Amino acid sequence: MLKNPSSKYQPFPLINIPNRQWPSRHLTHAPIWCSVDLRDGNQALAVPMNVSQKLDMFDALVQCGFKEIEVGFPSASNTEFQFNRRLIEEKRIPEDVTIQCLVQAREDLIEKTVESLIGAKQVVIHMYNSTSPAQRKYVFGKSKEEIIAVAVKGAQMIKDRLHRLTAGGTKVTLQYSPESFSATEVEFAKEISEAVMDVWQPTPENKMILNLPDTVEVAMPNVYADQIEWICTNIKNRESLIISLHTHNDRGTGTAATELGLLAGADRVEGTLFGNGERTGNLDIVQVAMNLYMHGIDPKLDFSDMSGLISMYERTTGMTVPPRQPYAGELVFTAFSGSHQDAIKKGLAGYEQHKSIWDVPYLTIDPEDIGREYREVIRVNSQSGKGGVAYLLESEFGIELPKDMQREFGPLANDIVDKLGREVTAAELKGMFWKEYIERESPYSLHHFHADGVDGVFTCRCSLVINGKERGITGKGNGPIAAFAQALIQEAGAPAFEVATYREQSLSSGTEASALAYIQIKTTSGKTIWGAGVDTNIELASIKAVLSAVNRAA
Ligand SMILES: CC(=O)SCCNC(=O)CCNC(=O)[C@H](O)C(C)(C)COP(=O)(O)OP(=O)(O)OC[C@H]1O[C@@H](n2cnc3c(N)ncnc32)[C@H](O)[C@@H]1OP(=O)(O)O
Ligand SMILES: CC(C)C(=O)C(=O)O
Ligand SMILES: [Mg+2]
Repeated sequence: MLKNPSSKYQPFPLINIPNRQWPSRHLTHAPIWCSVDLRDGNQALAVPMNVSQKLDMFDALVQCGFKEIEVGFPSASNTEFQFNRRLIEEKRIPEDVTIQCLVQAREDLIEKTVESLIGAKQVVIHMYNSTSPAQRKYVFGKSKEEIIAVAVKGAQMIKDRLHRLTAGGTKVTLQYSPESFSATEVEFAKEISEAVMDVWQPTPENKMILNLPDTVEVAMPNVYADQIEWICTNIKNRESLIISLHTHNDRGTGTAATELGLLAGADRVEGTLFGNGERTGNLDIVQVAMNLYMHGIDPKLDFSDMSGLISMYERTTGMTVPPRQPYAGELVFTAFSGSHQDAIKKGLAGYEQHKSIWDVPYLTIDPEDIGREYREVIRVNSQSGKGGVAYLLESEFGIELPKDMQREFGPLANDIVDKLGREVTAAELKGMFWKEYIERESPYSLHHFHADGVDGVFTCRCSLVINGKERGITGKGNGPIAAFAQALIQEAGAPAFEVATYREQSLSSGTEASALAYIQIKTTSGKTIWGAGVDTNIELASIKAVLSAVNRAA
């Protein structure tokens, strides 16, 4: 049993904002995106990516439309340093893409970082130092003033080396992160950020990025939004800053914190594909971008080949995308349960007709938009209903069961699937349908059938095998089906029945076209039973359907 937590943990203090604005705003456009897959995502892997894996991912990120990519921590290792050199020397960075590198406020590391970036067209140098009370106390053993001094000294060390890059024509943007911002007193976060601004002297024409990380989620997302709004409102020279969000997911609310942070006034978002990153991960950028998309806002990122992106991600990171990951997971567009399948089937049919605003129940977006197929939407197990069964038979094999026949076959299929205790494929469902209707040959099976009509009166002659013995029978009626029904009842001993419903459809399989006929018969006791028959000849298909129903009734 969990112990009473009240003596060990405490709630996070609220931020005092008397007139907060973010709750009544809404999002209208995409933020500036920065992928940190190759740095924050990479540093969280048991086996960090090698250079060729990083190149593979870099190309994919560019393909998605990222214009800012944090490519690494070049002072951390030779691999990280060499990755920058390959990107730059092999001219792999598109003209409109800026690479970003992270560094601590330490001279040797800054030196190495600058060296790794020589020759690039445009870069962001991202310096951080941690500011929260716990970090100040345990990690650095420093007072607030001393922590500010670390940041200021680091900012100056970077400034002093800028000419090494700018002399070669590199455009440099500077970024500062008071790491652990969300656990830091807002007043102190403002003070240290302004101290860095004093060194870097940003202007509206030459802005710096102030990244405000939710390094470890410590509070609810509304608190993070308050922190962001507080900084946006109170920091000096706001117009010279690009306010950036960098959330993690420790409390499972990275996406919510980012969205509320954007409402609170931020301009930019850092995150990773599918949320790879330290501990529970970084913000999943796919989620925030697709959340904008589902509200009709162009996210300015292209996730139209989600499966391709997942393969790249799994290949380069060794991680997997969980099946219920929003938008990307294998099961997010899948319905097993009957009522959902029924609603989706009807919703898709309705959408096909109006083709305007997406309003299909249970599907947040059209799976086709991200390259997913409708065939994965409806899958059948014991929780499924007739709608799902009918959808699969129709979408995979073109078998359009009459609505009333769905009511009969649905429960029969459900019973078999329940006994199997697993999901079944469309082919298995077709097999069940064939066994139940098409392949019914007992007690009657048809050997030969012929019908002629004179003046609207049809005479049929056929041979049946009845309980193993061949027998010829004849009958008359106003059509071949009626004539056959009479022959069955009067000469073959079938119980009296009448044909209640008849439907036919063509069915193509491969090059061979055939007909599928559905017949519903009604017995004298009022019971209705369906039968189905397949043949290249439509008349024979309907005769077989009658026999299928009579056999099922027997
Ligand atoms: C929230 C984040 O994701 S921050 C990014 C974290 N990413 C990484 O750490 C991945 C790459 N890091 C590395 O490869 C290594 O840690 C290096 C190369 C940066 C540094 O390596 P080392 O100096 O050997 O070791 P280490 O990381 O333990 O250094 C800790 C020292 O740096 C200090 N330090 C930590 N962060 C900072 C900072 N941002 N600015 C200045 N000093 C810092 C610590 O106080 C500590 O000082 P101490 O030795 O006086 O106690
Ligand atoms: C270095 C910073 C931005 C970081 O990754 C974090 O605080 O989570
Ligand atoms: Mg981080």
